[in-house]
Amino acid sequence: MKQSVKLVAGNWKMNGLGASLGEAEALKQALTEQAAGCRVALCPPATLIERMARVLAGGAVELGGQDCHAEASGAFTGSVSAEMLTDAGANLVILGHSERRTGFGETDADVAAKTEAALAAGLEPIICIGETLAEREAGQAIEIVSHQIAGSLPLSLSGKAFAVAYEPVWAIGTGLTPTLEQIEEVHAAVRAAMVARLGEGGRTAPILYGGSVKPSNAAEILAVAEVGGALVGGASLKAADFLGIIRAA
Ligand SMILES: O=C(CO)COP(=O)(O)O
Repeated sequence: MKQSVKLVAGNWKMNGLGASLGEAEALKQALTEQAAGCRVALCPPATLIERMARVLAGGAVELGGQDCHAEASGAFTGSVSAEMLTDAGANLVILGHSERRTGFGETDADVAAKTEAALAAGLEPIICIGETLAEREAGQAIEIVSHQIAGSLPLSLSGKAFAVAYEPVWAIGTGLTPTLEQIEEVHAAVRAAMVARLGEGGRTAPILYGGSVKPSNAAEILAVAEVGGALVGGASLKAADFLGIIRAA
């Protein structure tokens, strides 16, 4: 199927201080001199969003959060709401990353509730799914991601702008990636699960691939059927590396 414009998003995770704004500025500058053929976003720690919004103003780079609370406000010490991300200048938010599912016990139901909150705040959610190594070795990858899609995507997503990111847990930060055939197989299954869940509303949202994407493997991964972009961790921290991936898209 012919895909629409791809989305390449950088997830800085818990990396980056004020000094890193220079990387955002370099990215903006490079994409001003030579436009990207894809959408480009950076998802820094929440503390940097507002400053980064100022740095990126007037350019082509979009901004996202890495998580939000399911409630709009209240007594939730340490949390950030979707509306706060919008207020700070974000238009996207990553939800259900495996590091939050594993480290913070987030369930599919939590991710669905956060997605509702993101939509209510006008954010475009990037909903992450993916199997562990044990699940892949047990031949359960397709079953796991299909189940995660059914549980993590609220029906209200239909007709809204959103993305899904397939990130095999064992490929994150390890330098390992699935074969292109494995990526194609899972992305096809994810698409089928999205359509089963949302009907026509599940047919067009991009399915990003994430997990050890680098300038050297980006072109072949991004050429796989149903790969609608990339969610990039480590290689998004340096503008030069991230640009290598953007150019491949
Ligand atoms: O978790 C990821 C992006 O959300 C992927 O991280 P790496 O690109 O560092 O493997």
